[in-house]
Amino acid sequence: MRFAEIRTLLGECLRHQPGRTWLLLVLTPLGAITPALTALGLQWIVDGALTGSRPLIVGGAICAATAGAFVLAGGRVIQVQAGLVGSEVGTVLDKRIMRWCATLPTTAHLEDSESLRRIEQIRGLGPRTVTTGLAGLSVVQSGLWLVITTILLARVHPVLLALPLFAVPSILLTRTTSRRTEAARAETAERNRAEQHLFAMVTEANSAKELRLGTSGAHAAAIARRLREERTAILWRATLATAGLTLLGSLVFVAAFIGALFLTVRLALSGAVSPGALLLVATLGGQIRGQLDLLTHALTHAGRGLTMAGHYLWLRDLHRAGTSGTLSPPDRLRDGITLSGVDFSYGGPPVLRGIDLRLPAGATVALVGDHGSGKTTLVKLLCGFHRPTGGTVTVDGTPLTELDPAAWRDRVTSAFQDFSRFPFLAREAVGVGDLPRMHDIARAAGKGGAAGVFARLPEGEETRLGKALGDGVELSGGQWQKVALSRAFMRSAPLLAVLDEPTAALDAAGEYEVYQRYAEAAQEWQHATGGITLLVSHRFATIRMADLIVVLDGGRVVECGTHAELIGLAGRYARLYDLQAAAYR
Ligand SMILES: Nc1ncnc2c1ncn2[C@@H]1O[C@H](COP(=O)(O)OP(=O)(O)OP(=O)(O)O)[C@@H](O)[C@H]1O
Repeated sequence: MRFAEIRTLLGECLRHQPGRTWLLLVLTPLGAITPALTALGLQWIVDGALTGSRPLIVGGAICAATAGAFVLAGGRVIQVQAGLVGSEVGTVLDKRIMRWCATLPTTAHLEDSESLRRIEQIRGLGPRTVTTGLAGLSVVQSGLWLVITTILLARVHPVLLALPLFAVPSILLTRTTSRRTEAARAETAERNRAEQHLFAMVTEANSAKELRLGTSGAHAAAIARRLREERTAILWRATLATAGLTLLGSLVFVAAFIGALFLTVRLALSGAVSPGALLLVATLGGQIRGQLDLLTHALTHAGRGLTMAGHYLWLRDLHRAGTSGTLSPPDRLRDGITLSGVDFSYGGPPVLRGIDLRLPAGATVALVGDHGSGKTTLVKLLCGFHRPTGGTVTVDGTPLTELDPAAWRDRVTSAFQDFSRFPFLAREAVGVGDLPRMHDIARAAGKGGAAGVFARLPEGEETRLGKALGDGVELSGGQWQKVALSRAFMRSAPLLAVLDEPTAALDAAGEYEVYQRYAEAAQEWQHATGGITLLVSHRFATIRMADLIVVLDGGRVVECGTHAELIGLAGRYARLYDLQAAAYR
């Protein structure tokens, strides 16, 4: 039993929709009485008619009518109220899921397929989580109905007590099929996500050029087709297995029902029971099949809802665990950031191995290395997006894991090579770099180059960018990059400023300008906070300006020093530098 999930869902419903939830808690069990009331009513009417007893006829009619009225009105009320509770409470859950996903201190959950699978199963599905979870009430209803039915049947003959027992195989098999269906869904989730991604790729403007000029469109379509075929085959196999098991369970019960009717007919013929009892057994027995369908359906639904609630709790726990650090970062760096024996892997082979490095307060540090040598990964660890799998990162001696992640992120500014193209108003696309200082974007836009972009927009900084949230103005790659760089200038007193190849889309003059501005900003940060500026670049004209150059190879630090020291070493850095210098000669 998933008590934690049930408690969470019920608790949220009672907290946010108490009236409706209590109504459901009362009405749903009442629904369990109605089928039995109908059967009992019919028995009394028949027996009353045969014996000429008016009270029996009237009592039976009242029972049947009351049950009918409840089925007509109560069922509808339950359905509507459950929908409303699902929608209201589900919206609350959705907001939390979005907030937790956006504020999780690390981004590891977005780069791990198991976590992505879980998130996909609840993303935007809060209402469905609640309504399917509420199907648990229908399980209670059907269970109660089964108890009442058993008692009524036992009154006809004790042997009939066993009739509902023949439903047990069906229920057990349904649980198996429910698990089988869930497993098939889980198995296909990854393929589904990949297919959606390919679909988005083919239909989005960004990738349209490459898709049309090359053969990647056909390739993407072929992969999507293969994924769809594999997904369909897995789901089809699960559906067939489910149908077969369900049929088997039903056959067991149908055989028992025929036996029960045969027994009751014999009892009625011998006068041991009234003819109305035959109607009662026929009605209740006939309903057992339908009620079992409802029960199995409710079990499947509730199981799915509770699985989704389980994912919700997993995300909540992940969020809670991630926010364990509580210390505030220092106002000013005195010593710097130190990495001791840092290892990291994304789940596969190690990507960083035994990194020992000291980034002194106030320094401009350049990370150099071949593609895939681990530069961006190291940056992600310093930003706190991932945690090392071994070793520690300390900030002025305090482990990064002990700092409040949100407070640390507030003191980090970054511009990445894969920067985001936020489809907001132009001023917002810069201002979100530091929301509380949204009013003060002019300085950042000036430094990052966005001011020049804004000047050419039809409505200046009030222009909507991109097409995703409306009919905005599409920018060139370089213009988007200037907006991203300006966003990075929004923080006024960072302890760590990261520039991970953010100038790739700019021309040489543009890049020179940006680094000049960054150099000025780095000087300011150095004086104000002892902040460290970390550059990742392949351009040695930029790298050589750094106070400290760190050369990475295969996830290890192979050289470390100033430009002059590393050239003097005549090692890897010197070779790379010569290669690039020769290309410019
Ligand atoms: N999300 C991820 N999941 C698994 N492996 C990853 C992930 N991101 C990077 N890697 C792997 O980690 C290694 C280091 O990648 P990283 O992006 O840190 O290199 P880099 O030095 O910044 O490269 P580049 O100069 O091309 O940007 C690569 O082998 C890459 O395949």
